[in-house]
Parts: sequence; structure tokens; C-alpha cells
Amino acid sequence: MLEVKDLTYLYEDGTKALENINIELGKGKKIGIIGANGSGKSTLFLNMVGVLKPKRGKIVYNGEDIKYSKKYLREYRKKVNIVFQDPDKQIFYSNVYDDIAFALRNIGYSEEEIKNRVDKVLKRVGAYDFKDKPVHFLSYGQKKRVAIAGILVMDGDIILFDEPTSGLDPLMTREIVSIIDDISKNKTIVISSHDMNLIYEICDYVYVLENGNVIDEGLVTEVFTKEKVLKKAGLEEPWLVKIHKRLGIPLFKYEEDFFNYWRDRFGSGIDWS
Ligand SMILES: Nc1ncnc2c1ncn2[C@@H]1O[C@H](COP(=O)(O)OP(=O)(O)OP(=O)(O)O)[C@@H](O)[C@H]1O
Repeated sequence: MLEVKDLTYLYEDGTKALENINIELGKGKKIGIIGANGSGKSTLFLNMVGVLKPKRGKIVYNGEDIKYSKKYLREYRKKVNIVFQDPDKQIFYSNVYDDIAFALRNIGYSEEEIKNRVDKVLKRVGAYDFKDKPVHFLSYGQKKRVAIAGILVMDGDIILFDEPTSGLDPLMTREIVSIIDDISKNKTIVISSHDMNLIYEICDYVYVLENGNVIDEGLVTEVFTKEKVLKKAGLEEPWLVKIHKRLGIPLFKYEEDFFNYWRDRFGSGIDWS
């Protein structure tokens, strides 16, 4: 599992982007990192994958401090990886299939094994139908799928999603959310976003970043009811939380719990099917 311990990061111009951050991914299966623009989310992710090296503190993976040699990082990124906000940062080849096959070819898998793996991830993210298309013909949402497939094919343990739905229309947002949800069944995922509805829906545990500091953490059902914390972080309450508050009913994370609550109160008078 991955831990961020007492991490402080300074950019070359002296900007202190993160200060004394402590994060433990073991606290949830789907972790949200929430914060306004400039709060430090991307900087944190780049530290977590070893692209940036902290000024103080460390990243601990499976009990061992990560190292910054090329050799170590090559192995590390087979386990811990990031899907960038902008898919163009992630796609290097002009053809979808080759782009996803790239990392596997580097590792030295046979072409047959590569084809099996690539086809499997392309199907999983709904990109199989355009696998032979040149990347520059793809829509933004299609590129996003390809970028996710390129990470998924590594079959690591942890995937960080930096603002996974920014720039997507509502339909594509739903599709990417369902892909992420599916991935989370057998991997730990971390999502950074300032879309609170998205985080509330997907994540079980959240860290709130404000100006480079973690100002709160906890289960989404706890943190999202703290109006003051969200306000301080420059974030909005999810719409579902607002409704619960106005109606004066407890906050439920899952639909089933919500219906059970009403069923207990009104019983058979309402059709709950
Ligand atoms: N290369 C850089 N050099 C100097 N300062 C930087 C650099 N990149 C980011 N920063 C600063 O570090 C702080 C954190 O930025 P970061 O991009 O990590 O925030 P963020 O939460 O990901 O923002 P956004 O939601 O807008 O993507 C900001 O003050 C930003 O201006």
C-alpha cells in the first residue's frame, strides 16, 4: 500500500505547493483528493508517482521508501500509475493499438501476449472499435479511454486519476465514471477533482486539500456534511448532501440505505420496487 509521509514540496521558484502532507491509501478503496484550483492536487499526484521528488518527507510503497533511480521508478510505475487530465500528455503513438502496446513491448512480452492484453483492455474501456484508428482522428473522450487503457494494460495495483471527467460532456462523464468504478473492483484508485458530485458518488474516503495543506480527511459521508471545511477549501457541497440537509434526513452513501430508511418509516404504503 502507498503512504505519503510528512511530505513538503517546493517548486524551483520557491512556491510551496505542498506542506507536511500525510496520506494513507489503505484508508479506502476509492480515495478522493479534493481541493480548489491551485490547492496542490496535481503536485501531490506527481510526487506520488515519483515524477517530482519531495523537499521533505517521503513516499512509502509496501513498507519501503521509494527511490528515484531510473531502474527503481521503471518497476514502481508498473505498480503505481497516473492517468493525466489531458490525454494528449499520455498518448505518444499515432495509432491506438501501438500506443497501448508500447509499454508491454518495452517489457519484452511476445506479440501474441501483447495482443491478448491490449485487446482485453480496449474492450474494457470501450475503445476496441477504434483500435486501428490514428489517434489524431479521435475525439477528446475517445482519447481519454485510450489513455486509461494505456495505464490499465500495465495491470498495476494503484491508479491515480487526475481530474478524470474534466472537459467531458455529461454522457461521456457517465461512461468514464462507470469505467473507473469497474476498475476499482480490483485496484485501489485515487481521484483528484473539484467536482464534488463525482467524488461523492465514486469515493469512499476523502482528503481535503487547501493551499497545499490537508485540512480534513474522513469518510465522504462525514466530510461532505462539514460545510465550514468545504467552504474553507473553496468547494461546494454535493447536491445530494444539500437535499439531505434541507429535508433534515440522515446522509446515506448508497441508494439501498436511503430506501431502507424510508421503507422503515413508511413501510408498505409506497411502492419501493
Ligand atoms: N511548475 C511550477 N512552478 C511553480 N509553481 C507551480 C508549478 N506548477 C504548479 N505550481 C504552483 O503550485 C501550486 C499547486 O498547483 P497544482 O497544479 O498542484 O494545483 P491543483 O490543485 O492541481 O490545481 P488545478 O485544479 O488548477 O489543476 C499552485 O500555487 C501553482 O501555481
